Amino acid sequence: MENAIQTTVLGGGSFGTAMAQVLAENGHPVRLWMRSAEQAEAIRHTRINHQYFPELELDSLVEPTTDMGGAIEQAELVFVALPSKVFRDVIRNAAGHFRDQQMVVSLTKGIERDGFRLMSQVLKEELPGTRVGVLSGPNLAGELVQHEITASVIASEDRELRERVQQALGNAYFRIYANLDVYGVELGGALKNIYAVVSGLADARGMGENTKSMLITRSLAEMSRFAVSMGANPMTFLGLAGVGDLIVTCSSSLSRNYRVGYAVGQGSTLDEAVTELGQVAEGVRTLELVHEKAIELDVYMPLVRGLYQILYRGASITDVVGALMNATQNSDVEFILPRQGEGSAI
Ligand SMILES: NC(=O)c1ccc[n+]([C@@H]2O[C@H](COP(=O)([O-])OP(=O)(O)OC[C@H]3O[C@@H](n4cnc5c(N)ncnc54)[C@H](O)[C@@H]3O)[C@@H](O)[C@H]2O)c1
Ligand SMILES: O=P(O)(O)OC[C@H](O)CO
Repeated sequence: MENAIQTTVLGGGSFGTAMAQVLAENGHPVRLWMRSAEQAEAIRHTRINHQYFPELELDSLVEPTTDMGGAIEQAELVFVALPSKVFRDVIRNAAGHFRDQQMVVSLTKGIERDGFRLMSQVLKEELPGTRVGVLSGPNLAGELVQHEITASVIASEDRELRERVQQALGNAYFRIYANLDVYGVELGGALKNIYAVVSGLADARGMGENTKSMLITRSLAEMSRFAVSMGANPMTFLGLAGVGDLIVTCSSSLSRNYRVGYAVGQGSTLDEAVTELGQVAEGVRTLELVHEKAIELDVYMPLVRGLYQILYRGASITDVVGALMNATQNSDVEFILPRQGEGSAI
């Protein structure tokens, strides 16, 4: 195709495969890098990634590979779809293959344990000289590959990168908006996973529609309040990468975070729920990190605290819900009012 962009996706899991398919359907050659030679070989022969999308025939422009050096060196645009837990190690091992000014976009919605870093910060540290962006929005992989109409946000300080990503990914079912708030877009994507676990848990206990509305609304307030305390722009949380992604992840059983919450709500232990899932649910780890950070910064996060008590301290769901509904702290104001001389708080 004229104007085809050479692309690479690092990570052959659910989202890496879905994004590779979108790029290929748009006419761009994609090298889909994965660590398992067996999996790459199977995909090459069957055109199917059996582990993640047994019903999806991959476009002929998707080339599965285990040759990371070749995949990176030939690409104009590199997307990274790896769990946050392994993100830095994989990128560090591959660093020698990247070139100056190459465009690298994180698709990962998580936080690094050491130093509470987001993935764009990891990319900037490990790959100095490259141009970095993050893509985030209401993008369940299972719906994307079905061409269900949706949108996402590419955030980067680099205008050419934003435009290239819009060209590469945009199509009749996927609209890509640009944003300059890299930190806010990325933080929104990571935080909403926590509330998806809460929502799944509540659904398993038979929550009503009023309850769901309350939960999502208070989740948005809580994550925005945390983001403001971290220096992010609260307006970003009213967009696709904030409330947009929060709504879908809290509402759909296609969300892995929601599914972990649902399983715990039905009586599984956290370990059982995560093992049964067999894919990454970033919210489980993010919860621990945000819980710790909220204490350090003295940010009021009752939902994070309640979920942490249930998942990591063995508290009963009934007791936590009772405590949340009877809490006196801030219970008389919907919005936490800024103190004299401070910026807005939600
Ligand atoms: N699935 C979605 O709908 C979706 C949508 C948007 C963003 N994301 C984000 O994308 C990221 C990846 O999610 P996913 O859905 O692809 O997860 P997944 O669990 O489906 O796949 C993760 C992939 O990473 C691979 N992997 C794990 N450790 C590795 C290592 N050390 N080296 C190389 N490969 C390794 C696994 O083999 C697997 O193929 C997450 O941060 C997630 O939040 C997912
Ligand atoms: O399946 P989850 O819970 O990781 O969510 C997937 C995406 O982040 C939804 O936008």
